[in-house]
Amino acid sequence: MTTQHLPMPTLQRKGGELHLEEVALSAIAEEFGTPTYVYSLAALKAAYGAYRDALGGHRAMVCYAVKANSSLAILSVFARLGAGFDIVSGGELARVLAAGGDPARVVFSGVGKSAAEMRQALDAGIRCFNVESAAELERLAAIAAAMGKVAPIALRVNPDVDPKTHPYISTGLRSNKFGVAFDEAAALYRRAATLPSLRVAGIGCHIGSQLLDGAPVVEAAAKVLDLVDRLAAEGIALDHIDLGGGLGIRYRDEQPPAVAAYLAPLLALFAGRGEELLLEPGRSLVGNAGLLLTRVEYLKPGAEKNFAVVDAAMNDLARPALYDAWHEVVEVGAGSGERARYEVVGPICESGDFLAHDRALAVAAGDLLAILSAGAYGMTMSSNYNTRPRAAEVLIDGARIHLARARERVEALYAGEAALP
Ligand SMILES: Cc1ncc(COP(=O)(O)O)c(C=O)c1O
Ligand SMILES: N[C@@H](CCCC[NH3+])C(=O)O
Repeated sequence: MTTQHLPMPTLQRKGGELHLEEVALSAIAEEFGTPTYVYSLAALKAAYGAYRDALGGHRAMVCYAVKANSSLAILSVFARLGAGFDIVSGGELARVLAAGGDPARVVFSGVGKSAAEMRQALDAGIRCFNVESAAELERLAAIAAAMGKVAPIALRVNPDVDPKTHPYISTGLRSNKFGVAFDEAAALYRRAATLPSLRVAGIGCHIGSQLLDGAPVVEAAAKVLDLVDRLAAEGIALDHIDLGGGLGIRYRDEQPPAVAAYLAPLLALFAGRGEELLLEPGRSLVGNAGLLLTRVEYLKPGAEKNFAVVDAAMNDLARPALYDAWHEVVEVGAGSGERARYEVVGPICESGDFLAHDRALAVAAGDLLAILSAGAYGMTMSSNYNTRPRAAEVLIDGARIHLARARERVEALYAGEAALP
């Protein structure tokens, strides 16, 4: 049996078999096949509860970052818990609404909002547009004016602090494409305040993802609060301050701060202030609530490396190929065969198609493996590469299994397309 750590709070081994909450993962594979994403309702609730508890009586809203996982089942869980949502596209807005989310609790981030997306969001009546450039501000003002509406806005400022994370997921440096340059924000607020189709509502920042140290966020928040005070002195009063998402999770041996410890210095900065605090966590709400269940198709011993070829691939979980990210891989059963070191790879025709390198596993063909901590940026970054159907998704609630998304049918892979007549 494996001795690996299980970073997921509701995953446990019972009688040699891996269970998420009360459900044996083998039963899920039996019923729904593999590869399948499996999520735990209890873990989702606990992660959201940690934010709510830490925020206590503060005037605050947790806007779940939909990009981390946009499964309707998960969105509906957060909607029922009273969460807001941070979206980055019209597609995400449509999914939030389809899941019963409240548009008045939606903030819209992103550097490239299209005119159509702005109209869609204005029609829905979202809480705020997080505007990322002067050009976007002008476009939004013109569209809102043409629709006879007033668009609530926050400027997403770029505080130029180093979040000390993977360069692909760092967003708050001057060299990144995100946000309005800090020095230009005040002038842009002045401009926004003159436009009758805009209502200046707040300010936002988001410095990066998988942050394991809260200090850069505190540094960014202090800069933002200073700007807020300078704007107030000019008569531009803001009602909310959005500090984005970014809190990291444990994949392997990382030690991210607990939510309460991460938020404590931020809440201290807010002491005695009236603005509402908005947060946009993604990964820390869903990452360790989900795993990817896969089956070993073949073992392929080699001269230099042994390969375990599984039925999940980089199209299902891109993070290892894209960021060289580590996800724990564990046997679902008690383990069979000789323990050996394996490259865990998928069927895709690319050498970059790996899920894990050099892992000690006791497996035989036909065995199930669980790729852990895959609830965030797993399914949402999946693709149909190699014309592979997308994985199924199930949500576990105690002993109950809810099919959140059926495995994509092969016919869906060409529906809506036309060959030449
Ligand atoms: C604007 C914005 N908000 C929130 C998030 C969510 O980040 P995380 O999943 O790291 O909490 C992101 C992604 O990093 C983002 O770009
Ligand atoms: N996709 C990244 C996170 C990106 C955060 C988006 N702002 C990951 O899987 O770690």
